Amino acid sequence: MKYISTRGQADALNFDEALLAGLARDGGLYLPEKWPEFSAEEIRDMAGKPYTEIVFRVVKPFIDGVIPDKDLKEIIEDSYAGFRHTAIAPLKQINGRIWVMELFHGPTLAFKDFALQMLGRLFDYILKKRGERITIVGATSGDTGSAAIEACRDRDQIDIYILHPHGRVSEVQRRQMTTVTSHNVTNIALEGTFDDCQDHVKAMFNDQNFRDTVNLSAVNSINWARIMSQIAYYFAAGVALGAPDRPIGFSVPTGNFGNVFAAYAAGRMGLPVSQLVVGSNRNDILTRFFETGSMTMNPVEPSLSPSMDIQVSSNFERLLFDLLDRDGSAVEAALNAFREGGNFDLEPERHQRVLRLFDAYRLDDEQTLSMISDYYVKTGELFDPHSVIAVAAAEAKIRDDVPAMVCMATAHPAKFPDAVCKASGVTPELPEHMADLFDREEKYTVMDNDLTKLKDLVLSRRRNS
Ligand SMILES: Cc1ncc(COP(=O)(O)O)c(C=O)c1O
Ligand SMILES: N[C@@H](CCOP(=O)(O)O)C(=O)O
Repeated sequence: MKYISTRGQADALNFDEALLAGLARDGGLYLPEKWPEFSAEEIRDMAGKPYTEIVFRVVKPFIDGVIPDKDLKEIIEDSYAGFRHTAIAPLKQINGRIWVMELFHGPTLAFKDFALQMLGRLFDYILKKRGERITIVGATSGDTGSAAIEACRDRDQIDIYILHPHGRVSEVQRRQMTTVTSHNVTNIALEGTFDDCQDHVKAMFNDQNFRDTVNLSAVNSINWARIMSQIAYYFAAGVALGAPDRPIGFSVPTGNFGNVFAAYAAGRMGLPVSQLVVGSNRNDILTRFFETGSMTMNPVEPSLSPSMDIQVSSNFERLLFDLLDRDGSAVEAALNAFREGGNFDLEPERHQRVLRLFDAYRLDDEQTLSMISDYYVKTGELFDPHSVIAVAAAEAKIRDDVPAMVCMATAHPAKFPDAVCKASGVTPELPEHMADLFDREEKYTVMDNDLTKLKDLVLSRRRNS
């Protein structure tokens, strides 16, 4: 299996090379050159298997022998051993055709753990084999940061820098990152938005000299291995609800488009995915895109679902690559138009094509609070402000011919206690391993929104290490 760039100009890489490269050298994102496909029989045979076995079957074709099966199985078992629920990703029916898949039972209470627990171990395995070290600079709107730190802390081959937008993540999210004092972890609160953080990360990758000097790698979902690991839970949900003999829809609270892209990938691999609902908050660029075919940038506004306060969704590029018939120069032209003029339009025929699968829905803060409250009263389920957007979007948009829709519950309500308490009157408790989070000492650097200063910091730490 080779990985190719969405911009069409970078060399095709093997799995281990794509894992370490993160962003392609032409600024694009890696994708498998061909989607591996499972037959109906192979999908049927996943039903009833342990979660880790489903992960193994889903990721094996992507890894394509780079890691021997025995070692890969060990990596997978180890990655999910610390999850607090025996099912790892439990499914709950909340009404006739709607289910919720809880993706927040990992160590940092968000769906990011599914991919990052694997990613940390994959880095470790490949780096030891190659005798290399890497520097990771990651951007977070709240959840990737702690999951990446948890996965990479104390690893000898990795130095990790995490940028979060200063004052724009919840206090629990910030403390989950800034109370980790491992020698290889640096937290930076940037005076800017998540989009600024993500732009700086991409700019560091696009500075070939800097990238090579520090041996830069990525924990964000620009890294293909992140998406690969997330595809597994869509298969797990699908087969639990009757796939391949019954079509399935998914409703996904969306920011950087990585999670919903993993659902799309599952569809390309043979899972009968018949509808994908993209949920957004008031930062609704994606919802507006699906409604109109036009992607138009607005300023980012803080919301009650801060992890989705994003306007430039990096993984949208992967979908665009398929929509533009895998033409790298067309992708580049569209994205340049968007970055330079704040807008690009999809041709009507392609827009209609995308609407065969995708729908989108937005909730503002007031609706988010009222939905958390409604579901709590009606069902006893306490949703966080991101997950509730998926559930409300599913209820609003499920098509008549979709027999089962699974909403991705992406974070534990205790990560957002203020919003959840305001909506429901209940303050959700942090699990035991985080009970003293507010007593732990924090360590982070507040920094201007300045790429040069950031690069200097990374370079100076490297020289001092
Ligand atoms: C809790 C939560 N829900 C939803 C999202 C959006 O997911 P994605 O960026 O994969 O679209 C994020 C951030 O990624 C998140 O942290
Ligand atoms: N919502 C994310 C933003 C980064 O997304 P990623 O999936 O590309 O890592 C976060 O919580 O940090």
